[in-house]
Amino acid sequence: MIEEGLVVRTQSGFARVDTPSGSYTCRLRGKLKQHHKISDILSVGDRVKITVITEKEGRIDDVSPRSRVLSRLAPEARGIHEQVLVANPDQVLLVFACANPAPHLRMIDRFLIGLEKQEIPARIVVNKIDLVERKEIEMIFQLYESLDFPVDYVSAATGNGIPELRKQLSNKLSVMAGPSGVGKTSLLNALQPGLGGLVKEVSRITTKGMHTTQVRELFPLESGGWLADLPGIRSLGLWDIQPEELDGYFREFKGLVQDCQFNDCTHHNEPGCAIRKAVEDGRIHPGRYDSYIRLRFGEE
Ligand SMILES: Nc1nc2c(ncn2[C@@H]2O[C@H](COP(=O)(O)OP(=O)(O)OP(=O)(O)O)[C@@H](O)[C@H]2O)c(=O)[nH]1
Ligand SMILES: [Zn+2]
Repeated sequence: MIEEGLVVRTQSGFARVDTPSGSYTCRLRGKLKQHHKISDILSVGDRVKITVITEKEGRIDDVSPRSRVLSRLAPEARGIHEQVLVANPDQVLLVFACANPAPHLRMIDRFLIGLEKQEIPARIVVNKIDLVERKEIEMIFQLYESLDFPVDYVSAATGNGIPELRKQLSNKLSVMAGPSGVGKTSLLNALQPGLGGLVKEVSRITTKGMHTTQVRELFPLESGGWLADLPGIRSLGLWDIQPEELDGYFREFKGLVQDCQFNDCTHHNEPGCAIRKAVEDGRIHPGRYDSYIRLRFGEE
């Protein structure tokens, strides 16, 4: 019997595939494996065709083309390697807190740039809104709303904003990322009781050490859809972005760079720079310009 399904878990050469008729533990068909490492062609989020072998086992015959991938550059023995984390994600939730820890705007920008490059829609989720005046929080984050990034204001502690966020996850494959301590686990539990613990357990296995098993998993949402968690947030910053292409991933720079006097303007010290002029005129936020300069010239 042939079935179509979704890869919901990968672990040491095996994949769990959910299909309308059930869930199967699968290996890749030999022919597919010949040319690649399994991790290069198969990831959670992949749509696959399988042949059902037993009630619990199957064989993956075919992997569908991906709409997009969330990947990162991972150091390996033979050099840097692009590692697919999630195939076909609909969106990435960047979770930050409005206090404890205070939001790190440059980190937000760094993630947004990477996602822009990979053409993955981003949502910014601002947690712990119970700790700060709403006006103060919006002053910081309305910048991102003005750039057309959706921003969700929530409190895992009080439940404020949680039903709205739940709606945004429904029937989508969402990936959650964010620095330590912002309340991801609490947020997942608020969205769906028990979910935080499940996610934490899998990421604990994966980030325990260099040589432990890499487990990737999609967690089903009761409202329909799936959620994946990104372990090792720091390495996610490693995207293959050339300095010259960086300005192309700042949305608000896009329509302006062609007005710079020099074609290869770095928007730093050059005369006739349209970007610096826009910063002076208030059309580009100074914080975003600062992020650009730091990313471009590698200062921390
Ligand atoms: N005031 C307030 N505190 C919160 C909220 N959400 C989480 N916290 C607290 O923030 C701390 C961190 O929450 P966690 O859910 O463990 O955060 P995490 O992002 O999973 O953290 P890591 O395990 O370090 O990745 C805990 O003390 C939570 O009680 C919130 O909405 N408001
Ligand atoms: Zn310029």
